[in-house]
Amino acid sequence: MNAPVQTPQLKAAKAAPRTSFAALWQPALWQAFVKLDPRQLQRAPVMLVVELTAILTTVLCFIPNPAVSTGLAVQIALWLWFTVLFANFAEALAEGRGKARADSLRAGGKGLMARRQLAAGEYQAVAASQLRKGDIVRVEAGELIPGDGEVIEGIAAVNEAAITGESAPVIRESGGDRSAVTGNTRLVSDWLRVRITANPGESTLDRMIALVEGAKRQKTPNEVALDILLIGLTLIFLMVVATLQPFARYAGGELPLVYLVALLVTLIPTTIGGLLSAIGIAGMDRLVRLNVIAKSGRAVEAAGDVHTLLLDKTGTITFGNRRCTALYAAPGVSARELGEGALLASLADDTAEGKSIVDYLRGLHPLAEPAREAIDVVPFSAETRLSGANWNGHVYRKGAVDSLLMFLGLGREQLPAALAREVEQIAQSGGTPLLVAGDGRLLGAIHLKDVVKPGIRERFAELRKMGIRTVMVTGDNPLTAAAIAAEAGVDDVLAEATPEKKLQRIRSEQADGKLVAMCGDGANDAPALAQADVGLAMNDGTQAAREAANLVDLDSDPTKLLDVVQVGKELLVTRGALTTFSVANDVAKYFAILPALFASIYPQLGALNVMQLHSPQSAILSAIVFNALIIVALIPLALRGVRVQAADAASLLRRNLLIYGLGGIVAPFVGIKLIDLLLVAVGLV
Ligand SMILES: Nc1ncnc2c1ncn2[C@@H]1O[C@H](COP(=O)(O)OP(=O)(O)OP(=O)(O)O)[C@@H](O)[C@H]1O
Ligand SMILES: [K+]
Ligand SMILES: [Mg+2]
Repeated sequence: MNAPVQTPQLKAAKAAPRTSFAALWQPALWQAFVKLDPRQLQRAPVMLVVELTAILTTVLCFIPNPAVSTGLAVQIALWLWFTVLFANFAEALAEGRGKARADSLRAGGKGLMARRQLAAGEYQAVAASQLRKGDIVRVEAGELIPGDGEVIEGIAAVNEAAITGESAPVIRESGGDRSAVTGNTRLVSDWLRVRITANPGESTLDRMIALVEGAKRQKTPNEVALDILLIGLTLIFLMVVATLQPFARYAGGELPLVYLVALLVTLIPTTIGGLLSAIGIAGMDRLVRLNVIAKSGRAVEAAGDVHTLLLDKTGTITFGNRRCTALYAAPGVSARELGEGALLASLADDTAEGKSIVDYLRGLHPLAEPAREAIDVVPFSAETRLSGANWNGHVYRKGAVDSLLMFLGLGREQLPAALAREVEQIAQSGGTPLLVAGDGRLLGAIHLKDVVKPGIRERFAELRKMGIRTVMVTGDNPLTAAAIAAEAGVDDVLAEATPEKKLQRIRSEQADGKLVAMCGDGANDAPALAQADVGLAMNDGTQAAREAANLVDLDSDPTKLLDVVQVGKELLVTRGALTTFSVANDVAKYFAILPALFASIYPQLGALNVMQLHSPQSAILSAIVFNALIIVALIPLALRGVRVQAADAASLLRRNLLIYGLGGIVAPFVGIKLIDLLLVAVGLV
């Protein structure tokens, strides 16, 4: 994995083009009417209530009532319908942005063919849509990879532009951490044998399509909770409105049913009830434009609330192509002996580290290399931190300092002083020291060098301002870890971490009630990715990691996690801000309209009638018009999201309560008064 840190500009340039409003509004308008179907509307319970009142008011228009002019009743009915249509329009607009992307993705996957391996080792042409988990396919240069899978043989360059928008080819190969391939991407060189890992309908492509098409979206637990709150408020206001009539009758007056129905709609939380779905869809759309696939909306929301961020050192904080730069022989060992030992311990090691050691040694001087087949490989494991080979009766191993000493049955103090000094210097410079052994004898040390990605320090500083702690987890030794941690500016380090230790760290943070995000690519990261509340896997990593995580970054850029946190925060803040605004707004409307409505029944209320609305009729109509228009006014904010600057949750909350709470209280007084003046001026009331 060799993903550069992306600047925001670079990312914006790469992101899928945003469909223009001009192309979106017409289909969205049509969809707004289609969505009037109560079966669709039941997903937004508050709007279903508004639709029912609109139907009721429409019926009332045909029943003569001396207290209400038909003209007024018709206007109220119309504005109630507009209220529902505006909310539907908001949702349709949010969905529309993703639909265009989904269509082009789907078109790309059409008619795709695959060369499936038969039992006998021959190949048979089948439609890609027929491939199932476990099928083996062969892909040649120029062809599209027919499905998600894992490379089991070969090495090739792949152009993933269809999925990621990035046209620079990437290398995919068997073994190691770059073995996963994505369906619908094009092989530009060589050939690959791929084991398919997704059944029809479960691929990355399918997931992206489902994600950008909001309609099939599942509500997150947060959204369900908010829905319940909104239904509760609706019931409360229903009771408030129902009890108004007895008060009116007591004073010998009567409030027409149309007024009561209209009043109810202005009081219930229609603003957030109408925009809730659009906010969620727009949030997911922002994520898709970042080239991140979420398996659930829940992961995105969790990202907005994350407290601790666990980051892998190699490949996440550093570039990850640890290169061998030097070898140091142990006292009494010749350079040649060390070179041979290191070569044999690395020839069949498929990791980036192993390959770089072989490259380095070949560059020094030509060495006799046994055939790979003759070598009995001992693959690297994060558990043992060792790798190597058995060959011709000899045993060669290399690995982390402590692990190799343990393998040799030596204590740390038995490491020769000269070698101990080299090892310490390598680690202090931020490099990874490996020891090499042959036939039970310590041969020397290897210096693996890695480079901290530029700009990462600044990104961690941003996170700190948001109140997020960064923890670097690494299988490396504490000295190397400390050196890199200091350079990158993380808050905490966990060195010599095995997969279990990573998992434990996540569990203990979670036990303290904190949400944890984790980012990784290796098979050894999979358990931790699954345990974390937010697990971001690199698309070019292993299939195991992609399956365990709840988010996949198609650009394989680990620092993308920071953007995901930003999107999550924006989603939560937008929803919170509009909920605050909506509720404040509705409560304020009660005080804005009621005095006007009761002015003729209880003249004493005149003192409260600060707004001096023209008449009860104009008060009720102005309120319902304001109530509908405020949804339209807030559509851009719901779709764009509230901008969140780097700040901790508490100060964000304070700021938003101030803006949206106060704004919500003031807006109806100003808005309703203006509409009242306008309605009177044009003679509609
Ligand atoms: N190919 C290899 N052969 C032998 N030892 C290795 C090899 N690659 C890494 N090591 C050693 O094993 C340690 C753990 O490596 P691993 O890749 O599992 O770390 P990690 O947990 O992924 O974290 P990070 O990648 O940040 O080091 C390394 O620090 C190094 O000492
Ligand atoms: K309302
Ligand atoms: Mg690693």
